[in-house]
Amino acid sequence: MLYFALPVGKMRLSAKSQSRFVYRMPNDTQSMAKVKFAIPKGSLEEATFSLMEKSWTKVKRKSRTYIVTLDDPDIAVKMLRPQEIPTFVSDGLYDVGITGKDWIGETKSDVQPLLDLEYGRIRLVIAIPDSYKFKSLDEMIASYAKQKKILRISSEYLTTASKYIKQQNSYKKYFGSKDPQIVTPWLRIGANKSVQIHLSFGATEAKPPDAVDAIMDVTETGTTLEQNQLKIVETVLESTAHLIANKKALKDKEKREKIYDIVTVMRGAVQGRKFLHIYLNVEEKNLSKLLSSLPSLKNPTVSPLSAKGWYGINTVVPKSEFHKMIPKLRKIAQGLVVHEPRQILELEEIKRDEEN
Ligand SMILES: Nc1ncnc2c1ncn2[C@@H]1O[C@H](COP(=O)(O)OP(=O)(O)OP(=O)(O)O)[C@@H](O)[C@H]1O
Ligand SMILES: O=P(O)(O)OC[C@H]1O[C@H](OP(=O)(O)OP(=O)(O)O)[C@H](O)[C@@H]1O
Repeated sequence: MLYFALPVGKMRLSAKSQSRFVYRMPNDTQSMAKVKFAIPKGSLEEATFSLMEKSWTKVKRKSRTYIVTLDDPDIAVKMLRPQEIPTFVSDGLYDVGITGKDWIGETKSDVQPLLDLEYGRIRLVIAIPDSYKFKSLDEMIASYAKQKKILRISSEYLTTASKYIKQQNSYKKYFGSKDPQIVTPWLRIGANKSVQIHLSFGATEAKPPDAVDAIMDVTETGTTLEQNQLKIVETVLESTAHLIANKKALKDKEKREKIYDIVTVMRGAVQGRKFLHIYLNVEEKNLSKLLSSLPSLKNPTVSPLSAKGWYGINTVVPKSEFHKMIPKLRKIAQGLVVHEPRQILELEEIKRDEEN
């Protein structure tokens, strides 16, 4: 059989979403800003813009650049690759950033995580060809070691892969504390040539079984693995997008203030997605029955209406509970109005975090 390798890649943004960002900025406000904010380009890009559009009233990408402007001139935003953002933030080149939790760990960056943004939810897994009988990576390492065969694993996550492999009992048994060899186009490091981690530049699922024996890769829906006849043998970690900050910047009074402005609006937007704001009218005789059935965030506001014996209820309920409330509300309430809140700001909790 002759194998022929073709380059792969895909456009992430639709033409519609790209045109939404096109904007000509009148002058350079970036250098005057109080904080520098790095946001991810790539897989996390659309979800990041969508959350930012709920957090600020103006979010525009400057035409043909990676500069983004907000309606707050004190925040200079730049789009960068998520793999580089943790290091840029820990080095103080950016004060605050958004990246996947997986890359904070992979780069071992000393940054302060401020907020789980709850999108970009993935699992980093070990996967092998469907036809292989191994039930775990540990079993696979033992089998290859016994047969004196080189075990090749492809991954973009070199540090995470190396640490994870070294934790396996069979690895310790056969190779002790030797580091698995890391193979890149530029250099090979690590003493143990029998277990190799090959740096992947993407299309990782294409590589087994001919180029590598296993992969450590990101999965979201599982479709790519399935379509490439691969099965998951274990989950290494789970990750979502996080807001992170430089630790020194958090000690600077002016920057800290601005960083907590960012935390406040973004946290409000994350919370806002989980709730519905409802307004409804109820007759006095049904009031207590209704109040006892409302899964409110706080106590609902109850106001008397101009029609005697009627009340207006104003409250916020978890989105996930809303459909369960419909049968009851339908019977005892009138005039239900439902809004999706842009932000829900738990100001007292944010203040507590800021003071700590
Ligand atoms: N479906 C996904 N695939 C890959 N990474 C994802 C996905 N969803 C969220 N992420 C997160 O995005 C970050 C990696 O972003 P990146 O844009 O480089 O992904 P990628 O798919 O490898 O990119 P590209 O194909 O553009 O090289 C990681 O923090 C990862 O956890
Ligand atoms: O579980 P799924 O929903 O199928 O998604 C996971 C796939 O998506 C990403 O790949 P991408 O398409 O970005 O290509 P890449 O491998 O070149 O990064 C990721 O690296 C996985 O391959």
